[in-house]
Amino acid sequence: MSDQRWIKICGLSTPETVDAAVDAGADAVGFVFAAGSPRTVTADTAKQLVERLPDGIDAVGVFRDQPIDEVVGIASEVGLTTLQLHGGESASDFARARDAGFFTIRAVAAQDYLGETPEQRAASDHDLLLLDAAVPGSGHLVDPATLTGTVDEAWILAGGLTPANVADLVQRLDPDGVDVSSGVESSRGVKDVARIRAFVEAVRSIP
Ligand SMILES: O=C(O)c1ccccc1N[C@@H]1O[C@H](COP(=O)(O)O)[C@@H](O)[C@H]1O
Repeated sequence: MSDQRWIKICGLSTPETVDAAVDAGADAVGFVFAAGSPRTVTADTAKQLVERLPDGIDAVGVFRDQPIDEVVGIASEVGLTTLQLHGGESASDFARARDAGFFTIRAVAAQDYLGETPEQRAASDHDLLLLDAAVPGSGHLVDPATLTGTVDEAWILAGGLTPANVADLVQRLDPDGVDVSSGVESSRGVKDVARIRAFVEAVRSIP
């Protein structure tokens, strides 16, 4: 991760929106493989989109409760660099993903994370933590008051971020990065190029 805050635009499914995210200055783009999302893409589609990415842009796959061997297989086929795991993945699942050469993000609802003991937190063998609302991809905001001063590892803020609220939340919570999906859409599951640009600009304008 660079000195700048890491920005991920998630739930992309078209060449135009991938290009817009990269051109705007995002560090990472996300492709949803979790079932039941309006943003789910096939491995074939994601592979074509990953092939457009310049060097240095993280290609993140978003998975939830899929067998880790299946996740690693899809990730290898598509050319992903990073696995964002949203389910009840175990420490050994994270270790398997890391051993296969992937950077790993443990995505967890903030309210669940706050209820964990230090031992439970330490048991997970991830590279980066992502704190999200209770329902990922829902556009719901995490209550910022619950997060103030509670995270002592590198972490990403997600859940309900928009071009209008991201600068204020980042300044209050000081995460190492941000992740957005619903907040850069014109309707559920449909990304909006102008909103993608506005989101990246809002983060980059933070002193
Ligand atoms: O985007 C989805 O549909 C999704 C489905 C299953 C797991 C994670 C999903 N997205 C993640 O949700 C947050 C952002 O949500 P939002 O900005 O509130 O819409 C982010 O971590 C996405 O990667």
